[in-house]
Amino acid sequence: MSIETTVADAGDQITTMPEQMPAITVIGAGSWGTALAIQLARAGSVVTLWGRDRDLMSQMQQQRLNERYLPACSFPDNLKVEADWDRAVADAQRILVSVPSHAFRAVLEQLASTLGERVATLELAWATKGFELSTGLLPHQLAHKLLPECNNYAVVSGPTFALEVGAGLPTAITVAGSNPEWSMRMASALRTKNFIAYTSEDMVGVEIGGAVKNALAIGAGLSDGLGFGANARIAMINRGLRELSRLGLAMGAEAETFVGLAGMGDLVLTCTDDQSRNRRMGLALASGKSIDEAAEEIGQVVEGIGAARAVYEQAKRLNVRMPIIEQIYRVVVEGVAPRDAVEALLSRELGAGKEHG
Ligand SMILES: NC(=O)C1=CN([C@@H]2O[C@H](COP(=O)(O)OP(=O)(O)OC[C@H]3O[C@@H](n4cnc5c(N)ncnc54)[C@H](OP(=O)(O)O)[C@@H]3O)[C@@H](O)[C@H]2O)C=CC1
Ligand SMILES: O=C(CO)COP(=O)(O)O
Repeated sequence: MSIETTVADAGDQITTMPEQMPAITVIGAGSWGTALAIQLARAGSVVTLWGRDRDLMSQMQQQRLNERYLPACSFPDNLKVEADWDRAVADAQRILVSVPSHAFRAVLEQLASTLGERVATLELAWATKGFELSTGLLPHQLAHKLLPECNNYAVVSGPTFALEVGAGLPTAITVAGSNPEWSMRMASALRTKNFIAYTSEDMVGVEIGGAVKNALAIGAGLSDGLGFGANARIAMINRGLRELSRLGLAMGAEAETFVGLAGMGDLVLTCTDDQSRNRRMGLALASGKSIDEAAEEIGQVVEGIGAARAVYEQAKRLNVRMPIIEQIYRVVVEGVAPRDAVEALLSRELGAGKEHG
């Protein structure tokens, strides 16, 4: 049974200043790592934001904002910018990793090598959404494999666009972990008047929600880009949720997670708003652009391309029926024309059978 305990009942009612939180290092200075670092600093932590691009980090330090990834959001004074890995990590007790899924393994390996025995007491969280392509592992499975001595893992996920979090707009998020105390501490570290953090113990469900919705958002972009309309979009979202839940249940997730923030919440957000890079990838493909052209135009990570392949392969391995994912896979991996794939999906694949089968 997962606990989705509210840490802040109603963000708007919290009026006291947050108490000083322990220091935390955020690894990955893209749009989401930067927004999370700003949010943690706002909530009272002393934050070190590490990024691998020394020039960008030095520019960030001078300007006190991330012009490349999140230009509209300035840094609170208690957010420190750091380009030196050892200085950022060597003494850190709490680390939040926010790099794309293709970089997650490398970062964990580097952490293991830098921290050595200190891994046992590390409090580790991540905000990465996606499967590792080569192995099909979810982030928490990789963490268990690469940092087995660490007892404090948590994934931070949910419907959260970086730009809105950076701007301080109201947001709700889920922190899922196998150690409820660490999840609660991580949730508290994020909490402010406008930022609600819930906890859950269902890491599998929360991570599957975050990974699969990225691929489905490409599908929603394809359908909208081809002009199929609002009815088709919601059919895709609703049946997509069914597919996501089927895969999740087959992998041991809890059903209720899929109607929560990291399930339906993130899926609807990403499929319906053009802030989503995955949705924009679908729109661009529908307009005739190639994946490379669209990726260059978007200029940030589009996790759904890899996720379409990883989810398709995982579904095959587990014998889970995922017709929407299959058509998205056909477009982004096999190069099938978007119109052929979406028409096949809407007329044939989703065209018959029991709704709740
Ligand atoms: N943006 C959002 O609104 C949200 C994103 N997420 C998830 O957060 C994760 C990160 O995405 P996001 O920040 O948006 O992506 P961006 O494309 O905005 O930034 C990616 C960042 O990761 C860095 N990076 C890439 N490879 C490595 C590596 N090997 N080692 C260290 N740093 C690396 C990039 O550095 P460089 O600039 O040098 O390439 C860049 O700073 C993704 O899994 C995404 O799905 C989750 C919720 C919301
Ligand atoms: O994960 C996200 C929102 O929750 C960001 O979505 P995109 O990666 O599609 O921009």
